[in-house]
Amino acid sequence: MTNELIPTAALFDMDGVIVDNMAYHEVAWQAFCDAHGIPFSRETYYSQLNGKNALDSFTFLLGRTPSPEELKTLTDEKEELYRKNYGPFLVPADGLVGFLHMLRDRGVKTAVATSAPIENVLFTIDGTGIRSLFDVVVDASMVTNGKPAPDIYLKAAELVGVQHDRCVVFEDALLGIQAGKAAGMKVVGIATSHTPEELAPLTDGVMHDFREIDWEHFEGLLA
Ligand SMILES: O=P(O)(O)OC[C@H]1O[C@@H](O)[C@H](O)[C@@H](O)[C@@H]1O
Repeated sequence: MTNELIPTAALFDMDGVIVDNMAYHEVAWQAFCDAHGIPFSRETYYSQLNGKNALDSFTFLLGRTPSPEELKTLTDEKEELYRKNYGPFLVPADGLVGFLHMLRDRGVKTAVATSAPIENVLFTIDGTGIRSLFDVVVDASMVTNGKPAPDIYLKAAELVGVQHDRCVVFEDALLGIQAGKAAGMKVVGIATSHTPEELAPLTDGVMHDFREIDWEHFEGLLA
């Protein structure tokens, strides 16, 4: 049983968790890289890029660190392409809204912790109409070290006022799972970017979406 007196939190990655959108990011990255003559493959994306913030992503792809101005221009170009493509299909992940209501009814703090830029956070969280279901939203600009560093999950825990060992992270990306684990948190893998078989050895549980979790399951993760 979860001790109701000890604060507890659920920390959600955004892309691939709150929304099932990774195919649209992949297509946007491919188009961006094709236009710029940068080699890109889905294998590289899912193993090395997915979960990285924009600075780390472009540093990886360019093989050098872009200036702040160049980073802004490149990020806008790629993310505008993504938002244009995904906009017509934007919906919360299956079961998410009901799960968030249940957590909040039980007094569990809820936060988003995403490597995405603020424009994508506004697009996703406000576009799906679910901002009021989160106590805190942490975006890439609020920490120095991006995933796989633990910083963003530790920042989310600090802002909701919950100890790291009372937090459950929901993540789809390998680098994000590493970040949650490095923060000393329980991590549930969401099988959007990777198969359940790939995620199982790295996580404390795997599911396809939030229709597969109830209160007993959530409580059990912290037992
Ligand atoms: O931390 P999150 O929410 O998974 O966001 C990371 C994603 O942010 C997006 O902006 C990038 O284009 C993706 O490539 C990246 O995976």
